[in-house]
Amino acid sequence: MGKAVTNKLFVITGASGTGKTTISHYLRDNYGIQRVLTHTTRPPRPNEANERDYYFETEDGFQKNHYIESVTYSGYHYGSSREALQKAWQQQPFVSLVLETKGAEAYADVMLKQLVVIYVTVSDPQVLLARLEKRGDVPAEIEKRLSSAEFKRDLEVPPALVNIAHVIVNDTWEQARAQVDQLLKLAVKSDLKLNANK
Ligand SMILES: Nc1nc2c(ncn2[C@@H]2O[C@H](COP(=O)(O)OP(=O)(O)O)[C@@H](O)[C@H]2O)c(=O)[nH]1
Ligand SMILES: Nc1ncnc2c1ncn2[C@@H]1O[C@H](COP(=O)(O)OP(=O)(O)O)[C@@H](O)[C@H]1O
Repeated sequence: MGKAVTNKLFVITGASGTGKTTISHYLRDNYGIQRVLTHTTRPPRPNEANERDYYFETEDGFQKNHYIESVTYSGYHYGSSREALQKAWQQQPFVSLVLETKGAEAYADVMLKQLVVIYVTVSDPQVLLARLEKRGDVPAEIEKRLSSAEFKRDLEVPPALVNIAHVIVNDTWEQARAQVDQLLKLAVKSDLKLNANK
């Protein structure tokens, strides 16, 4: 007899404003899948709180943690720690992590079997500006973000994830939610299968 359920990590990736955080909230509220918090040196947005949305760090504080992977995105550092993931898995078997695409690739390298990778996109990237404005991001930060090389790169599924990622098109929330529900049905089914012989 093994554990009742295999630990799974839902990695949600894609460009800024496509709806990664919205999907992570949906997984939390409808499936009880909590998001593993990551660390960043980016200043909090008006509606964000420390230890709820991120661990907001100074440059020095950021360097003190131990990361599975860390990146620079639009001028700020971001990193996800092994401790946070292990702690989350101790509390529940299914957890999520919101990452830019380099981070998602790094996780695919080290724990592919435990991953469900969700790549979020929109048919027309022009809508992202309005979404970031509506979210309340500071205009100068939006400008910096949309012109960053990382943002442009993340508008396409990275080649390394093409055969791994489940693509969710979030043109409307209704459409995105239906795709997420379908994916969750499959993930739970395959998990039951994985555990059938334990
Ligand atoms: N690789 C990696 N990416 C992260 C981490 N934490 C957040 N990110 C990603 O960094 C990017 C910038 O995040 P953020 O400033 O919150 O902007 P957002 O994309 O507009 O929500 C997003 O793609 C996040 O998913 C992390 O620990 N590692
Ligand atoms: N289908 C949608 N239609 C309109 N606005 C959306 C949709 N999905 C998400 N949003 C909004 O767009 C903004 C960016 O979404 P968010 O989940 O924060 O993106 P990300 O985490 O990928 O940067 C938020 O204000 C969110 O409420």
